[in-house]
This record gives sequence, C-alpha cells and structure tokens, in this order.
Amino acid sequence: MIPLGGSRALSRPLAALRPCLARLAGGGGSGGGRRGSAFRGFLGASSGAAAAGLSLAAAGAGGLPSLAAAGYGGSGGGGPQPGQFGHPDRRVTDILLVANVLMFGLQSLTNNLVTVWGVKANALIHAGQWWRLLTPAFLHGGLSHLLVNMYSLNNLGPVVESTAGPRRMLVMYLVSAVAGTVASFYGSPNLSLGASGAIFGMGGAIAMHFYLNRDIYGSRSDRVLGSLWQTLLLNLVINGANPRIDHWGHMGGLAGGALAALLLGPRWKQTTLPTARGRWLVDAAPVPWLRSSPKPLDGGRGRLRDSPQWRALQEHVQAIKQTQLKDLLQEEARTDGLIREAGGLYMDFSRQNATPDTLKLLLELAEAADLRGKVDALFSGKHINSTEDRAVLHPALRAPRDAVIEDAGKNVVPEVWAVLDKIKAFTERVRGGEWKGVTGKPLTNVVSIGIGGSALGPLFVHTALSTEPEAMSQAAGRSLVFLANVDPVDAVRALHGLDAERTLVVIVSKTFTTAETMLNARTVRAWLTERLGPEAVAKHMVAVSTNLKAVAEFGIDPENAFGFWDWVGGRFSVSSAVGMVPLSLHYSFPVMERFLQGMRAMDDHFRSAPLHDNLPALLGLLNVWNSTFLGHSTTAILPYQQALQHFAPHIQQLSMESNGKGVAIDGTRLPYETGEIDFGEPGTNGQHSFYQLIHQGRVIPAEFIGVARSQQDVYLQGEKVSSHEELMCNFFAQPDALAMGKDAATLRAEGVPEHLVPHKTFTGNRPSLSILLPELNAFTLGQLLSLYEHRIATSGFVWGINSFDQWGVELGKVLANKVRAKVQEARSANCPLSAADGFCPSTVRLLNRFLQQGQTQAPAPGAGPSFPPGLKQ
Ligand SMILES: O=P(O)(O)OC[C@H]1O[C@H](O)[C@H](O)[C@@H](O)[C@@H]1O
Repeated sequence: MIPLGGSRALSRPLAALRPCLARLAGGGGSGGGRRGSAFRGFLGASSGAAAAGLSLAAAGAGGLPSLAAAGYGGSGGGGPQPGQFGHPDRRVTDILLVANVLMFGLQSLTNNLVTVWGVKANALIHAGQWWRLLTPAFLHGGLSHLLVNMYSLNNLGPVVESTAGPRRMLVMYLVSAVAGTVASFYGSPNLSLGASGAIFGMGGAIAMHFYLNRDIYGSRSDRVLGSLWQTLLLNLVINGANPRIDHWGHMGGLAGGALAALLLGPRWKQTTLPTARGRWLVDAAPVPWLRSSPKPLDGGRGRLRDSPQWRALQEHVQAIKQTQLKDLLQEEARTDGLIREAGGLYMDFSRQNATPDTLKLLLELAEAADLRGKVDALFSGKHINSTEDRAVLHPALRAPRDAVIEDAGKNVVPEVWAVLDKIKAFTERVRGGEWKGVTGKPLTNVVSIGIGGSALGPLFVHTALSTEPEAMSQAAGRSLVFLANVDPVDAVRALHGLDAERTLVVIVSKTFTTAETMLNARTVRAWLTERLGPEAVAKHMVAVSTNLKAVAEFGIDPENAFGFWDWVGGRFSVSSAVGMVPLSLHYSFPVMERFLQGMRAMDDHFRSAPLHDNLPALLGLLNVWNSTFLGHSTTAILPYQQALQHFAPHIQQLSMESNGKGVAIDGTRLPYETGEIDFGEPGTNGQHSFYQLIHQGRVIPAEFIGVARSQQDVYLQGEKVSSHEELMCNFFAQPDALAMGKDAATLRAEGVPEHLVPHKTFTGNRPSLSILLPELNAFTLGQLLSLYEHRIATSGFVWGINSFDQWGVELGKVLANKVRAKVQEARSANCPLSAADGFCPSTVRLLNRFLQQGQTQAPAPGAGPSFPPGLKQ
C-alpha cells in the first residue's frame, strides 16, 4: 500500500475529497486537524509505486516449491507455475489479477472517481464507510504501482492457492487486505491504496503454512522460510525509510495472512485411516470450515509417475532411442557436460544413453521427488525408515568428533566416538601383544563370524586393502578370515589350519539372533573350548552387536563387546564396529580411520554439492533412468582392479536388499519396477566370462571402475606397457567397444566372410559409465563405498520406496524354522514326513529324499561336538 498523493491525475478528485475529509475530521478548510494536515502533506508526494510493491520473485516463483511438487496437492505433482496464467490450479490468483487490472482501468476511465470512492480515508471510515477497509486493496496509484503488485501477486498467489486451495486462498487474501487497511487505519493518518497489504498477507500465509507443516516438508520448510525472511529483510532495507510507503498496511496484511493461515490451515498431520491403507495426511486446521480432505502420504510415488517430470522423461525415451552413442560421443560439448569430478574421483557418464537434456529432466524429476529434502531428512536423523520407525544415520558413524547429529533429540556422535575410542584401545592392545590368549600367546589370527551386512562389507574392504602397501605392512604376520555361511564346509574353510591359541574370534551380528551366525558362533566356541578350555571364551571371543543383552547371554563379557545402534542398517554398517573391529585388528586403527575419513568426504559432498554436480545423486538418477525408463533391469559392476574382487557382492546386497521393493513407502503397490540386478567381476576376468552377453546379448548398463596408480605394479623388461597399464588398456577399450560396436560394412571391408558377418557384428549403443580413482587406498576406498551407499539411497528416494528395511528376507527364515523342527522330529521318530506335516507334496518328497540320503547323526547325549575331519587338527 502506498499513501496517496503526488500523482497529478489524482490531484483533482483528491482535492474534491479534501473538504469532506476535513469536515469529518473536525477541522476547517484545507488544513485543520491532524489528519487534514497529514493528508495535505502527502498531496505533494510521489506515489512511489515501484518501490512499494512486494517482490518475492525468487521465493515465490523459483524458490518456493509448491505442495503439488512435493506430491501433497495440486494436480499432477508439478504444481501451477506462476507464469502459467490461466492454469486451472491458480484460478483465484488469475481472477484477482484481472480484478485489479479492471479496477485500474475503471480508475482511469472515471477520472479517479472510483479511487475517491474506495481509497482508505480514516475520517470516512469513521463516518461509517466500512467498504473502505477492503476497497483500497483493489485500487492503485499508477501503472508502475499496479505492475509491481501484480508481479508479486502472480508469484505468491499460486503458492498459497496450491497449498491451501482456491477458496481458502481467497478468504486469506481478503482477510489480509482488510487487516492491512485496519492496521493502516490505526497506524497512519494518510490516505492509502494498493494490493500490497493483501500480497504481504500471502507471504505471511506461506510462512505460517511452511512453519506449521515443517514436519511434513522437512528441510523444504527451512528453505522457504529462509527465502521469505530474506525477501522481507530486503524489502525493509530498501523501503524501510521510505515515507511514501504504508508500512502499517504491509505489516497488518502480513499479520492478517499469517493469522488466517494459522486458523484456516491446512495443518497436516500424519495418521492412518480406518477406511484406507497406508499413511495419510489429515488437515487438522483449528477452524474446520475450509479444511482439505485427507491425502495419501506417499511422497509423490504414484503421483510422481503422473507428474509432468515423469511424463517428460517418458517422452524423452523416444528421443533417446533415435540416438546412437557412436554419434553422440563425437560431440565435444556433450562429453564435457557429462563428466564430473569430486574429491579426486573422476566420473564420465558420456557413454550413457543420455544427453544433457536427459540430465536436465532427471534433475527435474529429483526436484519433484524432493530428493534434496529426503537427503536432508536422512542426515538430520528423521525416522525415514518408517516401517521400523528408525533413523538412518550411517553418516554419523564417520562424522567428526565435534559434529552434532541427533536421533530423537540426542546427539549420537559422542556415542559413536566412545565406541571408536574403545575399538582403538582394544585393537592396539591385541596388536601390541598386551592382550594375550589363555595360553599367554599373542592373538595374531582373527576369525570374523557374521553374514549379510555383517560380513560382505568388511570382506570387501579386507580384500581391497590386502595389497595396499601401508595396510599390507600393518597386517604383516596377521591373518583375518570371514566365516559367513552356515554350511559346515565354510567353517572348515575358515578354521582349518588355524592355531586356536593365537586366534581371536569376533562375532558380528546386529541382532545377535541370526540363525546362521549364532550356529557358527557356537561351533567356533566349541572348537575353541575343546582346545583351550571354557576360560578361552573370555580371552578369545569378542562381539559386535546392538543387542548387548544377547551377547552377555552367549557368555561374552559386555566389556568385550562393541556396540552400535538400530539407526545403522546392517548393509550400511561397514563403518561401524562391524567393520572397524575386525579390520582395525588386522590393518590397525589409523589405517581404518583414513577409511572413515574417505567416507566422510563423500558424505559431505553428497550432502552439500548441488545435485547437478553431485556424484552419488547423478549415479542414482542414472540408475533410475536405465532401469525404470529404459527398462534395463541389470547393472554390471566391473572394477578393473583385483583388489575390488568383493566389491560387486557387497553392492549386490547394498543395492538389491535396499531397493528390491514392490511397494512404496506408504505400502501402496508401485506402478513401476524398482531396484536392479547387480552382478560383477573384476576385469579382465569378466571379459573372458560373461562379457559375451553384454556385448552381443542383452543390454546391461555397465559401471567400469579403474584406478590410475596400481597398489602393486609389474613392468617386465621388453614389455610395451606395465602390467597395470595392460589391465587399464582394457578398462578404456571395453566401454568404447560397448558404445561404438562394429557394423556389417566394416566387417565386410575387412574381408570377413559373409556367413560370419552377423555373428561378428556388434550393435553398439550399449551404455556404460567410467569411474577413475587416482589410487586405491583406505581413503579412496571409503569414498568409493560412500559413493555407492548414497547412489543407492538416491535411487530409492526417487522411486519413493523405503530403502532401509528388508522384510523380504523374513518369510524364508520363518519357513526354515518350520523345516528345522520337522527334520528333527522325523529323524528322532525315524519316520518319513507326510502331507500332514503341512508341506506341499513337492517339499515332502524332497525332504524325505534328503533324510534318506543324508548321513547326519545327532550326537549322543553328553558326547562332545561331532566335528568333521577338517576341524580335528
Ligand atoms: O547382523 P545380523 O543381525 O546378524 O544380520 C545379518 C543379515 O541378516 C538379515 O537376514 C538381513 O537380510 C541382512 O540385512 C543382515 O545384514
């Protein structure tokens, strides 16, 4: 709002108004009384319209995400865009824009009679002309005044409309308009007019909405509120001292809009409904009059598929299908646009079936799926593992000592470091020979018992560092083996030839109930005690678990146990005591601390780098692109580095257990496939095995991982290149072979016989990406692992699934319990199973055949364990 005056066009009608005002104010002529003089003072002032308008362009148009974009409202997930005049989701805004413009036309046509009739004039309001509390909001003092206000309304109106709905938005707008005039009425004697009080009200309503619903929006709320504060401050700085602006009107409007939003809502609460599946958002606004109906809380999954961003990518698939990598790869600018680097990791995804447009569309999809908000929710300890009501805080495992990361209001970092300090002290005592076995010998062999997440990650890291010079020297004279499978053959493999007197056993199990791990733990305990007596447990067995009670029940002193927390998923637990205890025993704590630092560096990058340059986010988005849009269900992980031999099996669990889901996070069935089938082998071994299929059979996006400097290199006299260079030549050749292919014409030109041409043709156009590390050491290994952890989380966030639970592994376990009971029953009764045992005919036959052919005998009561020959030495 601006005080009225200055405008020459208005001076005549205003002059006509003056005596009337003066009379009502109790003054005489043109100057009596406070209001009369103030009025006179403003007649000479300029309208100042341009300065008075509220410009929230950054926050309103680009910066403010709409609820629709978050999947909570509007149509189709994209939300009305401020520029889209005529869009059905911003009808009220458009009506208000038109109304203001029409009123301005009327002001001009009537030579400002309309202005005189409607302007805020305190004396006339006192005299009973109450319409003047509303009408000033539809009048303007000049064209620039109108334009600035309409620009602001065009930015903010659609945001309020998409979050609150059209009717509520209209009410809020009118309430703000009146609140602005009322404040001006009490605070300022001047005549004033303009829509900016109402528009400030829109800002207040947005701020209140995002403040009240910050649980739902997460960090998005903080961004919106921050943006609004900035705009408001900017406005105060620019216009604060400007006497031609009706600050009372602005502040009144702001407060009116905020109050209206507080009372009218929407105020979303998460809940379940008796009549529907999944979780819902219910509007609990204090004034029920305009409440919204409940909305499914799915973060936009189902609707994400119907969103313009999703549709744009679907349409884009057709465009991409017209392209060939052999052509695309000739484009220098495209190549530049599809290469990124962070922390020394170089990532080239120019061999994806993608263009910079694909990238742009994928980033828009990420925005629509609120990827940034979900990443922030992960790092800030929100319980995003909703089916288990747990935070997902594995980044806290490698956070610096002074970081603050909270779960349920409690900083978890001190606990993390308490355990790390304990690991450091313990592993140094063992490695230094201070902690001895029961026979007084130092413990130089470690057996780590665990399965799944409690084995695969540590095994991968162990192998990766076993040839790295520093780690290798730290591990001199020591051994580390992993025992995962309940297959007794695995126990023999792990224990055969080990000297029990020098062996330390680490039982690693998050739950300490996993059947395989616990049987292996009992087996190894029997193996130890048989050789060293029952007192061996105290000196030769330690545990890593979240279940310290079960650890104590097993017979391990809790002092010798290393805890972690339910906010660490098993497959994300390498950087907890799960990996840190066995690996620090083997490689020393300082080496493993560098591994944690590498992970932290990539965590920081993931959290802070813009998505456009964010390596894990880009990898995750490309997975979604390949798997969901292009329909490639498999990913090949191909490290050209033997030390990464166990990388693919670890990623297999990390990815497939996380993202192999059939329902969205709210339990609704997904309308698209998620997850990917991961497999891989180090190059060049894989080339002589399954590469045939990826070159000429199915299309399988491949991820090549290479290392510039080898951990160990050999360069023989007379060889053209070193052995590592030989390896890396293949790393560079294979992606081009997949992308470029070889056509029939080339083959014929080479003189290939016609009947072999089809067999020797390579179609090409097969996607891959290449990651190049400077070298493979503890730090870069940490970076690589964190890159993949976050890439997998990114895909899951975009797919809208819970990547952090694993209900799919339960059914088989339950059935195995039943089989176990029946096998025992049948063996002790010496009687075959039948249909009455509750199995299908196929299983009955299989089990009976197994019982008949198997030679297992239960040990006699009181007899020792029945160890196979492999465990007898
Ligand atoms: O660490 P534990 O509790 O023994 O669990 C070991 C593994 O078993 C489960 O079945 C899960 O599928 C894995 O995610 C987990 O890592």
